Amino acid sequence: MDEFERIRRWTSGRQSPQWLSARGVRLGIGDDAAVVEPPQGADGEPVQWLLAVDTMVETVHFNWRTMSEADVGYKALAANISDIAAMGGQPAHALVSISAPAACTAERMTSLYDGLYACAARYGVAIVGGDTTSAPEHLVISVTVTGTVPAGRAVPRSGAKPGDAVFVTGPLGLSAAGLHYLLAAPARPGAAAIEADEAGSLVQAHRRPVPSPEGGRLLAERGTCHALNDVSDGAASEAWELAEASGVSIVLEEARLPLSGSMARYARRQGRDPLDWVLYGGEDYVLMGTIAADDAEQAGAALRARGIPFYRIGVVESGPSGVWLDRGGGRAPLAKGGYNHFASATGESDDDSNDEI
Ligand SMILES: Nc1ncnc2c1ncn2[C@@H]1O[C@H](COP(=O)(O)OP(=O)(O)O)[C@@H](O)[C@H]1O
Ligand SMILES: Cc1ncc(C[n+]2csc(CCOP(=O)(O)OP(=O)(O)O)c2C)c(N)n1
Ligand SMILES: [Mg+2]
Ligand SMILES: [Mg+2]
Ligand SMILES: [Mg+2]
Repeated sequence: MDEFERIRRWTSGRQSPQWLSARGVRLGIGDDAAVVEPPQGADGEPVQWLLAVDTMVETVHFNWRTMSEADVGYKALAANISDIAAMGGQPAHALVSISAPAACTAERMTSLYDGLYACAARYGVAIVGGDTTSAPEHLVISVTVTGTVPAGRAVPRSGAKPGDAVFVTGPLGLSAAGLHYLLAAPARPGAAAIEADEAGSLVQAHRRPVPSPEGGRLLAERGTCHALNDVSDGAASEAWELAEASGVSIVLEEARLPLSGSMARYARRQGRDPLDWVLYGGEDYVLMGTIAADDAEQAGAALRARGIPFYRIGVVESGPSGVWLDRGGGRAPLAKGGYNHFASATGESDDDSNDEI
């Protein structure tokens, strides 16, 4: 099956012309570029575009033991939707770039598209194009998303104010625990099958994250949510990003960090401190942000009313950019940590100011 037959097989008939048209798509998959109408806000309010891209690489973000093809498709789009959520926006369109080695047959990639379109349907995203190439060894999928936000309402990382409450919209560390389980477990045929035992919810969190664009929009609408980020690299890393972008100190209270019972039990059975996965695990795709303290309770109630968790986990203080962990008996600096693609690139200096030209 050649390149063009594959693209047709993966994409044709997945989203109806009416459904696409309702999302402003005038010309979708099949031409040199997609044609979409600039979005209109409710009551003609002006809106702005949000644009983001995220890539997943076989062996770095997944392998065929940790994820099925459909999981890879689902998660690649979900991670992008999470970035739109982290700006307070509504996801709209996606472009999908696939570089596939020969082992990824047309049939296996059809399953990947099943996952992609399942995520697209769940969050109302129109898939309007992409690119397909062969690859020597490993699968790479890169998804570009657009989203919209009422003009001037996007919530940046840089707006945290002293006195704000710090919150997250879901428990942390489940995905990392699920990944640990999957990497530790012996290879099983059909990695898509979700284990029936307690690890099932952890595995599910790893394979099928639940981004929260609705939560992001509810927070952005309030006008009191000053800074927002999504947790891809780990809670500590995201808290550091907020603190540095905003020029503030963030104090996280250990006792308030949301632990899931099954995650904590699994961690302890493995002889690990669940806090490590909570702070440094990553791929949680919940939102972390700061909000005016006097609106935190009401905002939490508004999110919970829509089935979205909301936990206050700390406070913003003035002072040097940094993150502290309060363990009850006083606070200690929290190491930056978390997932970093080039963290092990030793022997290199980021400071190239002395390089000769
Ligand atoms: N190769 C690149 N070229 C330009 N901008 C990039 C590149 N890689 C990352 N960025 C930008 O750097 C910022 C941080 O990226 P990243 O940490 O991957 O964000 P996130 O964790 O939200 O996906 C984002 O604004 C992203 O668009
Ligand atoms: C096989 C495998 N090993 C390790 C991981 C862990 N992991 C890979 S990437 C990542 C962080 C998130 O990915 P990134 O590309 O940094 O997303 P972004 O911050 O750009 O949203 C984590 C925790 C994994 N998911 N699968
Ligand atoms: Mg990124
Ligand atoms: Mg992000
Ligand atoms: Mg990252």
